[in-house]
Amino acid sequence: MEKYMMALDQGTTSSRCILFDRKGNICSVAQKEFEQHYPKPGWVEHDPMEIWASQVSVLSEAMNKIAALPEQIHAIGITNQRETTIIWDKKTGRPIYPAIVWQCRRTSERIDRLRADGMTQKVREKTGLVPDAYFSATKIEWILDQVPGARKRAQEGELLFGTVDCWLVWKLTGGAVHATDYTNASRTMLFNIHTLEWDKELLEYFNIPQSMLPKVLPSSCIYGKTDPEVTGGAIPIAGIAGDQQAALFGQCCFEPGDVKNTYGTGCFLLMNTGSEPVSSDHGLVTTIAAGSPGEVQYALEGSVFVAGATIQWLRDELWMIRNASETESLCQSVEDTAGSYLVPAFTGLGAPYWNQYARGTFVGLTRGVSRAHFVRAAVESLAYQVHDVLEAMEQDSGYTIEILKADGGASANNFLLQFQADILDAQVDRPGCIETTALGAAYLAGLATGYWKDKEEIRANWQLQRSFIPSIGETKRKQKLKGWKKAIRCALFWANDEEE
Ligand SMILES: Nc1ncnc2c1ncn2[C@@H]1O[C@H](COP(=O)(O)OP(=O)(O)O)[C@@H](O)[C@H]1O
Ligand SMILES: O=P(O)(O)OC[C@H](O)CO
Repeated sequence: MEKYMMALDQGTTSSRCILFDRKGNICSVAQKEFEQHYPKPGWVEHDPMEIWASQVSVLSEAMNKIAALPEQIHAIGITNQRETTIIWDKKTGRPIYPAIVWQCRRTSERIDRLRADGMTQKVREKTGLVPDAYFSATKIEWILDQVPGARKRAQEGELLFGTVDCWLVWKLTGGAVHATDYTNASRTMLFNIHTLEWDKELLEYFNIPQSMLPKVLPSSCIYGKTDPEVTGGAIPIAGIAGDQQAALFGQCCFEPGDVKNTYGTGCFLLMNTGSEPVSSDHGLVTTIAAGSPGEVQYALEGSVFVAGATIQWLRDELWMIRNASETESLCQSVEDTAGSYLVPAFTGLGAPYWNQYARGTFVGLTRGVSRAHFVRAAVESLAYQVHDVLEAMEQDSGYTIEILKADGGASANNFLLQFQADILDAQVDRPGCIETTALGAAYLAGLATGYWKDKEEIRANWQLQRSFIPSIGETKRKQKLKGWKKAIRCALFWANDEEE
C-alpha cells in the first residue's frame, strides 16, 4: 500500500494540503483561499475558525482526490504563516479575538515606546529580531490589554496563546497538545534564541504570563497524534516549521551560505548560517532555522512585507489584470517602465529599512506611462526589494551570493526571475517543485518518522527546472537601482507627521 507524507501549509491567503511521495513528487493537492479582514487602515485580521475549517477541508479534499486512507498517511508536517497571533479559551477552544496577522500595524506606536524605553538592544541580543509590530509580542500584549478581562483570565491559566501552527496542532489533537517549534517561537520576540527558552525578562516587560505559552520543541519530532474524529484515524504530527524556514529546508539549503528567496504574499530571503547565530548590522534578523532531529541551526533573514500582494492589489483593487499570471506577458510587452517606480510599502517597509511609517508610492509618472508600464513597475518592485535585502545579507554574512534559489507562487513568473537575475547580477535557479514550503514541512516530518533516512536522501530529490542568467550591463543595472533608491526615499516616513 502506497504511503504518503502530508504537508499542511497554512499561508497568509490560503490553506493548502499536499501529499508527497518518497521522491518528493506531488501526488495530490488541495487549496482554499480564506477571507482577509481589514477593520481599520493598517490593521489585518483572520478568523481562526475559518483558518481551521479551511485547513480541515483541504486535508479531506487532498486525500479524497486520490482515495488515500488515513493509514496511508505516514505522518503530517505543518508549516504556517508566522507571527500571526491567536489567543483562545483552554476549556471551550474558542478564540477570544480574531487572529492578528503578521502584516498588522496596530502596535506600531507600542514599538516606538519600546525603543524609548531603551529596550531595542536587549530585544536584538536575546531574540535576534529588530523590534517591530510584525512580531507576536506586542500583538499578544494588545489582546490582553484590549479584550475585557483577558489579562486576568490569562493569569489564572484560562487562556492559551499560539501561532498558527500551534493553533492547528491544538485543534488536530482535540486539545491534547499545546506546542510549537523553535522556528515559530523565534518569531514571537519573546523567545531567547541562545538558551532556547521563553525569556522571563521580556515576558515581564510585556506583562505576558508564561502559563499561556506553548511548549517549544525541535522542528523535526513527534508532537502527538491527530484525533481520529478529525482525520478518520490517528496520524502522527511529526514536523512543524514556520513557512520560510520550511522553504529553506525544502530547498535543501543545509549548508552555511545556502540562500533561498520565497516569492509569496511577501518575499523572504533566508541564508543558512550553520550552528552559530550571526547578528546583523544591516537590518536583517537572526532566526532559528529548521534542523533535522537533534540539531539547531540558525539563519539570517530579510523580510519584505509586500510582494505578491502587490499583484493581488493590481487584480482586486485596481482591476488592471484578471489574474496574476497575466502580468508576465504584460511586462514583456514593454521595453521598460518608462522611468516609473512603484514602492509597495502598504504596511511600512521591512528589511533592510524597518520603517513602520513608510507608505506606498508611485513615482516618475509621465503621460506616456501605460497599464503595462504600471504592471511592470509593480512586478519589478518585488525584484528591487529582494535586491536590497540580498545586498544587506552579503554585507552581514561575508558571503558573495552567486546563486539564489527561488520558490513561492510568484516565482512561476519568468519575467520576474529574469529581471531578478539582471538586477542582482547573480544566477537565479527555480526548482522543479516550487511548493518547497510544503515539501520542507513534509521532509521534517518524514525525517522524524523514518520515511526519509537522512538529508542526503532528500537532497537527491532536488531538481533544477530553469536557471536565469544575468543579461544586462553594469551601467544599466546601476541606473535602474539609482531610480529605485530615489523612489524608496519618497516612501519613507510618509505616515509619520512628526518626521520631515
Ligand atoms: N505568475 C505570477 N506572477 C506574479 N505573481 C504571482 C504569479 N502567480 C502568483 N503570484 C502571486 O504570488 C502570491 C501567491 O503565492 P503563494 O506562495 O501561494 O503565497 P502565500 O503562501 O503567501 O499565500 C500571490 O500574492 C500572487 O499574487
Ligand atoms: O504566508 P506567507 O507565505 O506570505 O508567509 C508569511 C510569513 O511567514 C510572514 O512572516
